[in-house]
Amino acid sequence: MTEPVLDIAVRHKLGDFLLDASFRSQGRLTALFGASGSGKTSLVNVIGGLIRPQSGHVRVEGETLVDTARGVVLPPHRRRLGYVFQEARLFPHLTVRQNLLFGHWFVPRALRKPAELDMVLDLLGIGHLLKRRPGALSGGEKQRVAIGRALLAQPRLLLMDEPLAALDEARKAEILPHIERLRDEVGIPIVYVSHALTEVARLATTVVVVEAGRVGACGPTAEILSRLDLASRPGAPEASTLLAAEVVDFDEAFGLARLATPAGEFAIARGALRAGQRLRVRIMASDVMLGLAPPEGTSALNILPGRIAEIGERSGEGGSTVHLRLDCAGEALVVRLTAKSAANLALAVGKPVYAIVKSVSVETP
Ligand SMILES: Nc1ncnc2c1ncn2[C@@H]1O[C@H](COP(=O)(O)OP(=O)(O)OP(=O)(O)O)[C@@H](O)[C@H]1O
Repeated sequence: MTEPVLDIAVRHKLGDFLLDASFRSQGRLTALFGASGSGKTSLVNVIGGLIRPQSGHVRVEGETLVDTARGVVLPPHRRRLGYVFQEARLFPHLTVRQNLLFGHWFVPRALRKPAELDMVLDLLGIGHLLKRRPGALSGGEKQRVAIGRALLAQPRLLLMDEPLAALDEARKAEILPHIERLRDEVGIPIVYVSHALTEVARLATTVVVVEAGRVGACGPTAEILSRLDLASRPGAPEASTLLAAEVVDFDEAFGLARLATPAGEFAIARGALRAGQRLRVRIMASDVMLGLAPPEGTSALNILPGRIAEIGERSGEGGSTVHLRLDCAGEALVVRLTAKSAANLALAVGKPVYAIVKSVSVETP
């Protein structure tokens, strides 16, 4: 059996706060998701070595960084970890090239790979910035240089703590494809802290939900986002369906792309998509309507036949809402309705229904 990418079980008291977290992740990008103060940064600090846990272990791809039972606690500089924080923290007096190579100097000479710099420049699209100093870079460019610097230290794991939180939407959009390439093309696993669900939905392969110092749930992203039992818990992600999609064609006249997904086809109003492109789409549970028959004479373009697979507990104020999971062509689609609507339609497990999704509600995170 292959070792998990991350194997963590730690207990540590910080004042009144108890971090008591354990999870294993097989993911290339493991997102730590949770409310402010839930313990995400504390967990990153335990992995990074800034917090020495009172008990527990931290293993990365089978390598032990911490095992208190065996008296093993590697100091931070021996852990070979790369860090990217909310602010880029570049050296202002050094050029981009010097900032990038700063990390490289700490790699033992025998392990340095000469082609690494070219790979990093290409991956992050920063080759044209080498001579500039950080003062002449945009926030997004600074952050890409910070990622490059961390990568050039050839870490065994990259820790990214809210790396996009300080950027505006345009800069975030510019940097996200680079993080996707990093996830898919470089063999370095990533721990990514975020409380932004769109980032998690787009980037994560595994999600760890952190709740008051504990791990509330851990699993593949689509599974965690669609779990009905999590949907009503405070601090847990709002229920949504995440689907792998491929663009079939693009209707120029109406600016509509047709997407094939395992749950069925969707038309979405999104420019700049080209046939063959692969992407993730997300549909919030509250953006889906249900009908007992295929509706006629509506504006909705996306109507998917399915069956009720699971009905969750009632939640919301006074138990006014209910989450349901449909089976659409073998794929799960989560829906949030008022309890009254569910009762009016006499919804029960196994009942055939039609899910209606407005094109403008299909998100491409
Ligand atoms: N040194 C400390 N002494 C006492 N309490 C601490 C200490 N460090 C952190 N805490 C508490 O531990 C809890 C978790 O903090 P942490 O920064 O890990 O949360 P977080 O999920 O990263 O939050 P945010 O998203 O706001 O950054 C908080 O309640 C915080 O006040």
